[in-house]
Amino acid sequence: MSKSSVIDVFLRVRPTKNPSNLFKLNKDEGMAEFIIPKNPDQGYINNQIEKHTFNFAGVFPTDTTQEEIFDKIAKDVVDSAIEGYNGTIFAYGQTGSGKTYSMTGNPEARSSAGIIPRTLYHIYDYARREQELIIDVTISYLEIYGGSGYDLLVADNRSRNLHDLPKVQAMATANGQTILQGLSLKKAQTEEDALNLLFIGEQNRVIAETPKNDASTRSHCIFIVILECRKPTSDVKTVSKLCLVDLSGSERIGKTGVEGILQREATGINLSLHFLELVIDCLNRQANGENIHIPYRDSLMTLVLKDSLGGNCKTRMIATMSSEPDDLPESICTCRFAGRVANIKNKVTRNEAVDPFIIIEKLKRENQQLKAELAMIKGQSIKDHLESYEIDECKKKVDEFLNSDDPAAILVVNDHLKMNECFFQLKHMLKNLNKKASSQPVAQQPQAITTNNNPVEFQQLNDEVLRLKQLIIQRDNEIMILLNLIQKGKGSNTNQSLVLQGPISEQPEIQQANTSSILQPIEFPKQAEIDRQSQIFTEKPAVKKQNFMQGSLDSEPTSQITKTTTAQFKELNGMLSEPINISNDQLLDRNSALEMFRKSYRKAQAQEDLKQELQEKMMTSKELGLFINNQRNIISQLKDKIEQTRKEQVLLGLVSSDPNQVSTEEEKLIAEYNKQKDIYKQSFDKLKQLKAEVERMSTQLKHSREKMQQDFEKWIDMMLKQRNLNMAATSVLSDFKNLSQKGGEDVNSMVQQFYKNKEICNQLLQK
Ligand SMILES: Nc1ncnc2c1ncn2[C@@H]1O[C@H](COP(=O)(O)OP(=O)(O)OP(=O)(O)O)[C@@H](O)[C@H]1O
Repeated sequence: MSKSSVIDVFLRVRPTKNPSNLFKLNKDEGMAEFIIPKNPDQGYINNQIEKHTFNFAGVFPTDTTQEEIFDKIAKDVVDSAIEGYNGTIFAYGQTGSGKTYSMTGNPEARSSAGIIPRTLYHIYDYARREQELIIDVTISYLEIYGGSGYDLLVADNRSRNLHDLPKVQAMATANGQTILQGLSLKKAQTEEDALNLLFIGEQNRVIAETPKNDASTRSHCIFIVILECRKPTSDVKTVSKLCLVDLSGSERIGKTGVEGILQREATGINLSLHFLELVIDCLNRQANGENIHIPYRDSLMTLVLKDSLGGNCKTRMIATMSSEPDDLPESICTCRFAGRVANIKNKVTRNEAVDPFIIIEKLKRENQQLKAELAMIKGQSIKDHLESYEIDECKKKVDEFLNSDDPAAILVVNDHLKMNECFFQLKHMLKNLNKKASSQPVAQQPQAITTNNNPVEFQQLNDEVLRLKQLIIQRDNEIMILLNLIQKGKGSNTNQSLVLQGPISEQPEIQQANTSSILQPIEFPKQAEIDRQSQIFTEKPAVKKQNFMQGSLDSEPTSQITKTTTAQFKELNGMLSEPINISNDQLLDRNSALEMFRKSYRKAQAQEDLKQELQEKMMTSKELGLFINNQRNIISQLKDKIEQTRKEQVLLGLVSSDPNQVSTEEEKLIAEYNKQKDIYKQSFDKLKQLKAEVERMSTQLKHSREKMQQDFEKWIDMMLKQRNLNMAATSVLSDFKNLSQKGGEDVNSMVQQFYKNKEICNQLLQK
């Protein structure tokens, strides 16, 4: 049965050095309040204030622990997933507001582990506690960047670029489902396996660079856990999907419309987030009664989250924000978006299915049992001899039977070999008795039951044989039908694909904005020329007196402004090992500009070295992981062998069943077992240490990339200003030239033009 559910939205505020007093959180009422002066020039104490209030399912102040976040937001979604309901938790907020911290945190340190690792601990804890439930866990990890999907669970982490990772594509199946082709599905039998997969994915996220070196900010990551749960005796299993989503930074989307977004592809604007906003807006309008198409197919991101938004899924959103004064406008946008998400309604249904594999197994077992019964009735046997302990059992049964005082006592055995053995024992006893009595004829060994001379009983047995034969044929047919069904299922799904619900068409193509340049190669301002010309101009009082335009050349001489920018330019150039010779076209293509900047960036080599070292450490940890797995197998084999040896030796009477008495052979095995266990423990500790190191280096690499990105932003901003200044200055110079050539003619209009250009220069430089 399905039930309707809204998306619960929570707000988490990250700690900051300088929290604004214009923002308040009311934890008891789940409310966030922003008090923003309409006109800050009039001071904060005036009537011109705007109050923005937002309500949430829960708000979490800066001191909230990761444990509390999991308990209040995620735990019941995970519990529902174990019961068979789909679940999604996604984090949304501006860059640096704590999305990744909330979703992933630091999985190596339990206290700062985020929702994803805690989800894994919780699932395996549950499985350990509830022995009556079999839980199969399968994991996928998808990264979406620039509208394309990439598989993060590739074990070979030598991938240097994001594009080296296997691509994931959404495909429609004949029955209208969506499959994510190329996304690996990895079984995780233990908590350690699952955490290791998270680790591999995280490292691929860090190592594989995006073209603009800004993956953490502009890519979306979806950690998918598929749970198949069933009771050991049941044919029915539940299959649910948990999507744990770390969205890209939201800030740019709030500031631009679609047009702006398409135009600013060069600035790396994230269209997927825009399409997500669009889907949410449409769902809102639908919730208000509008009959509207929901554009899920416009992006891979919305396709993957189709079930989570307006579909069959229990969904939670964590809006993350910072209360730094500069971040408040973005934080308000985040809260507004959260409000729109909270209106969306989902329909949640338990995903139950009959598992054909379980039925086949059950039928096979039943069939075997029937065959055994049939064989017994026919006097045949699958086995041709009894084990010695079975003969002993028969002897014991015959003794019990003969010695029983109960006249209704019967001799019960479950196959004809044992029955024969019992008869044989009886015959043997009888012979002995006869020998003792030395007179009685020897009794015939009883015949197999099929030679019974009673015609009624014989007929009954024949009927039973026929019935069982028919039952076997029927079971065989059922098995064939189910096998065919499975084969068909396999044909429409590749093994390596994740099946989503709902129909789709093809993989959407995201429109790329045209970034070709119409500008000429850049020339830096001819400073001396401008100074000289402006001097000539100010020496002409007659013209100056006319005062055609506002703004004064004397109060803010162009030369001074240009000097300031040149000084900043020099400072930025200090970051570079050599000057960058860049054309206008290259400057306007951010990818090429970043590539050139990276080549000359002083710290790039250190970053490269760090990455190299990180990759090596990761390879070592991968090898160590394989070694540890192997070690685990060796230990478990040794354990089995010790148990087996013990059993054999007790049976052979070489040792007593007293566990304190150990044979030399056992002693050797135990010593080997302890040795292998020590090696395992040492390797495990080493791997833990290595993982912590990898974690630390990853963070360092992430920070150094962020720093490079910031330096690049400053540098390109300065270069673009220089370019614009140069264009404006060139125009001023040509006006001066015209002015001096034409003398008195059209002087007024020329001066007007000059002031106009000068104004543009000032505006540009003040930005
Ligand atoms: N609640 C918090 N408590 C402590 N530290 C936090 C918290 N939230 C964020 N941080 C820290 O702030 C920094 C930025 O956080 P994080 O990387 O999670 O931001 P983000 O929103 O994921 O940014 P991006 O969009 O760039 O990926 C990190 O160093 C993180 O450890």
